[in-house]
Amino acid sequence: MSDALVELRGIAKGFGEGEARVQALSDITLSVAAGEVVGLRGPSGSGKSTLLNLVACILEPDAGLLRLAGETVWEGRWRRTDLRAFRRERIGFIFQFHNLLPFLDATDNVALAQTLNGVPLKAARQRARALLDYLQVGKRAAAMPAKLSGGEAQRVAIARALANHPRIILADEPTAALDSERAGVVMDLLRQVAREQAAAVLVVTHDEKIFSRFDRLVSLRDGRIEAESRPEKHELDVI
Ligand SMILES: Nc1ncnc2c1ncn2[C@@H]1O[C@H](COP(=O)(O)OP(=O)(O)OP(=O)(O)O)[C@@H](O)[C@H]1O
Repeated sequence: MSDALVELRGIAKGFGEGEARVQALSDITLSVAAGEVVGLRGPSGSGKSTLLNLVACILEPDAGLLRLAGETVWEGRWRRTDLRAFRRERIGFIFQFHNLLPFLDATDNVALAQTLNGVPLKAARQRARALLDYLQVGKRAAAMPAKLSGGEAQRVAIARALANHPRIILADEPTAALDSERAGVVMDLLRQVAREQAAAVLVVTHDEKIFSRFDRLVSLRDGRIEAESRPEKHELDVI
């Protein structure tokens, strides 16, 4: 038995028909284990977002096998019918720009993710505050998104992604809008989350200044995995 939380075997995905057809991904085999933080890099158009959206069950593969948290989710067809609930319970998503709702404070942005999942508001707010503390942004619990700095907002967005205890965390360019120091803090928090929550974290990034923070870096080119590397770890990595 593999301990992979994310497992893709021979995954392919194309868009369009006939001459307009684009083969976005071909024969992708990749796994991410509990506790692991994997970076996905590659030139524009190499298939990074498509891959992330397949793992998020937002796009449907054309071929291959997709297993998430030990369950076969797609093989020839969707094996789960309740994809929206599955996504809400198992997957946390972090975007390039925090995408917080502007009319809710930090606490309620994190609480809302839980109330949508059936958690009563009081308990949801309690967990939201604990998560904001955990992400070192507890002091800003009552702040509206417009009053948060970029780094603070991204930490609130991570808290929101963790709200429903997902084992799989997907992030699309989470540090692109941050300076080096804040990007380092966000990456260290993602690593902490991976270790402490035994989560699999998959991050799409162009951001060379954070490459050394990954356990593994997977390079895509023209929809295929071109290379995989293990960046050297620097205990006192100052970026
Ligand atoms: N919905 C779609 N319809 C048609 N073609 C698409 C669609 N989504 C992606 N593609 C194509 O699939 C290929 C891979 O795109 P994708 O967005 O996954 O690349 P990417 O590596 O994430 O690029 P970027 O770094 O610019 O975000 C590209 O050729 C793109 O034009």
